[in-house]
Amino acid sequence: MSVSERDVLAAMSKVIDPELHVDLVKAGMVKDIRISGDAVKLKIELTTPACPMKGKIQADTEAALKAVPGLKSFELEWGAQVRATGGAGQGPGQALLPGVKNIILVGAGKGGVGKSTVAVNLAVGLAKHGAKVGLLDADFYGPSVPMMTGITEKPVSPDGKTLTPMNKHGLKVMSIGFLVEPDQALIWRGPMLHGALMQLVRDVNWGELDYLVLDLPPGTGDVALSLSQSVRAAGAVLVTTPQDVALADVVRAKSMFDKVHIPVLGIVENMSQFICPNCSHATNIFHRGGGRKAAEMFQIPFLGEVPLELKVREAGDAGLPVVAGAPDSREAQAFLEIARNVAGRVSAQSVRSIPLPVMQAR
Ligand SMILES: Nc1ncnc2c1ncn2[C@@H]1O[C@H](COP(=O)(O)OP(=O)(O)OP(=O)(O)O)[C@@H](O)[C@H]1O
Repeated sequence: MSVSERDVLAAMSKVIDPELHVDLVKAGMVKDIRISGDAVKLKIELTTPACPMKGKIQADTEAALKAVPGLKSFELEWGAQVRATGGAGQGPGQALLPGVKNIILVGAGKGGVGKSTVAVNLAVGLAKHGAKVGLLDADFYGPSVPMMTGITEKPVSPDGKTLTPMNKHGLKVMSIGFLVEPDQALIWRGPMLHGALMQLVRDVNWGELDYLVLDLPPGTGDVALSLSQSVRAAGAVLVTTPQDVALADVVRAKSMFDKVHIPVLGIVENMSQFICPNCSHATNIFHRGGGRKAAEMFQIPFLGEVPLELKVREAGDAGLPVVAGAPDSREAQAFLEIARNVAGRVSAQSVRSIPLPVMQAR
C-alpha cells in the first residue's frame, strides 16, 4: 500500500509546536516530502537553530508518522530558518537594518545586575546554537563588551561611511566603547548620546544576521527609552537579581517597554545562588526566586537563572565569556538554556507578526 502526501500532511498537521502554538504544516515547517512506496523522507525546518522544543517536536513527529496507515518507514531531516519579526524590510527597525531579522534588547531596571554579562553570553550562546549573531553594546555608562569579549582593536571604516564590526567568539561585535571614551560619553546630553547610539545601530555594516543582541544602558532613562523606541525590536530580555528589593526595578523596566510597545520576552535571574567551590554548599546570597516571582506577577516567561559564580566574573574580566571558554560548565549551560528560551520566544513573536505560509494538502 503506498502512502500519499496528503496522509503525511494530515499527520503532520496534528503535531503542534508547543512554543508557537500552531501546527507544523500551518507554520510552514514541513518541507521536501518525498514518498517512495511505503517510505517517506521529509524535512522539518525549525524557526531557530536554538529551538528549545526540538526534542518534543521530534517525539511528536515520530509518533504522528508511526500512526499513518501503510507507512513502514520514515526519515527526518532537520533544518532551521530564523524568521524576521515584523517582516523583513518593514517597520523602522527593519528599514534601518534590512539584513537583521530580529533585534533583542537586553535591559535592566538598574546597573550592576549583570546585564552585559547576560547580553554577551546570550549572544555567544545563540551563535553556538548555529545562528548568525551580532552584539551591540550601547551601554555608555560602562561599556563592558570590549573587555568581556577581549577585543582590544578598534573597528575600521573602509568606505569612510560605515564601520566594519569586529569578529570574536563567532559574533559580530560593536561597542560605544570602541569609539568614545566613557568619561566623554557621560557628559553628553541626551540627544547627542541618542544620535551617537543611533549611528552605531545604523552605520555598522552588520550584513545578514538572525539576531542582533543590543545591550541597553541600565535603567529606564531617556536614552534607554528613546533607543528602544527607535529600533523595531523583537522584544526585550529583563535581567534582575533575585532579592525582593530588585522587584521595584523590574516593574519600572517592564513599564518602560510597555510604554514603547516592545514585548518583554521574559526575565533572567542573575546571581541566583552561590555554590561554595570548596564544600559545594549552596548559599542564596541575594535570596532566590525574585526573578521567577516577577515573571509570575507580570505573567511573562521566566527565561532562567544564572548562579553567582567566580568563574563568570573571571571569564568576563579575561575576555573569554563562559559560554565560549567553558561551554560544559554549570553556568554556561544556564546561559545556553536561556539562549534557547529567548530564541523560542522570538520565534513566537515572529510567527505572531507575519502571515503564516499555508501548505495545502493535495
Ligand atoms: N552570575 C555572575 N557571577 C559572578 N559574577 C557576575 C555574574 N554576573 C555578573 N557578574 C560580574 O558582576 C559585574 C557586573 O556585571 P555586568 O557588567 O554584566 O553588569 P551590568 O548590569 O551590565 O552593569 P552596568 O550597569 O555597569 O552596565 C561584572 O564584574 C561581572 O563579571
